[in-house]
Amino acid sequence: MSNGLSLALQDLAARHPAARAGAAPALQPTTLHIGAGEVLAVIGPSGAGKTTLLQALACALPPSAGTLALNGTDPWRLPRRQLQALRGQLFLAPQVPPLPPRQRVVTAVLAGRLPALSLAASLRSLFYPSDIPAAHAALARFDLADKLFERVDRLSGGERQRVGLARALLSPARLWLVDEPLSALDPARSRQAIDTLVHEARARGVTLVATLHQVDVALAHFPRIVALQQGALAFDLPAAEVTRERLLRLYAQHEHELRGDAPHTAVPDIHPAPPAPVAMHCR
Ligand SMILES: Nc1ncnc2c1ncn2[C@@H]1O[C@H](COP(=O)(O)OP(=O)(O)OP(=O)(O)O)[C@@H](O)[C@H]1O
Repeated sequence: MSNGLSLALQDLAARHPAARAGAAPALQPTTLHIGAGEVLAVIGPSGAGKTTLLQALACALPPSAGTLALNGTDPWRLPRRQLQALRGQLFLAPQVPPLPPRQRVVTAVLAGRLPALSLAASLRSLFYPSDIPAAHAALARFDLADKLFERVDRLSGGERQRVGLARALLSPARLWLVDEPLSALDPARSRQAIDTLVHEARARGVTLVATLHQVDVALAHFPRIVALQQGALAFDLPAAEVTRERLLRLYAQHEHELRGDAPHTAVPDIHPAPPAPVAMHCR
């Protein structure tokens, strides 16, 4: 049996508290089921609602309509303390990890464990890193072992991003929600980071949902692809069924994102477009 959390969205919509009054919800009513231990990528052009979906799954943004269930339980109906306990089972890696500037990398990585520690142990670990070998091993998976005792504010953006991901390996969470983990990484580091996340999620039976701008990486590493467009579900398919035509429709008017004009975005082979070799199954 998987250790991961299952997710069920039923007509779930979400809007940001600061959104303009009368604006459409950033996430339109969406129905989606994600099994315990499933590994999937969320793609779609900029502004499509990928981060909003992740925030809704992380119980950071309450539904404006519809329902969310984590392992069959609606988190928003739980008493506050139980909601906090549930959040301890989730690991949300934002695009830019909020790492305190003067902190050492070892402390930042071990902070991934905090939800599993008592308050006293948490405070102790901030001053006396308790399991340096574990932090070293996690960093090594992201090729950062030599930065163990470096200060976080002396790292490059890409190194910081990888420190944020290394935290997941220390975390007790059963659901990893990773928002655009590759935005500051070069192609080789991107592949390594995704390989590590997917491999570790599978080995632990953790559910992994990652938003990705790099469509080629998503298709190569994730068995299931959920695509969003203008806040709504565009398709939800096995990676092998995501054709060029679907991608071109998804990224219509945003072709530069698909072609990789954005920094660090690899170029999926979509132009010129020969007939797709892959079978299409419409839903
Ligand atoms: N904090 C916020 N307050 C108000 N509106 C927001 C906020 N964050 C996002 N939005 C709006 O919600 C919509 C979806 O944004 P979201 O960040 O989820 O898209 P995305 O697909 O993750 O984009 P990107 O790929 O650029 O990160 C956009 O129209 C955006 O302007």
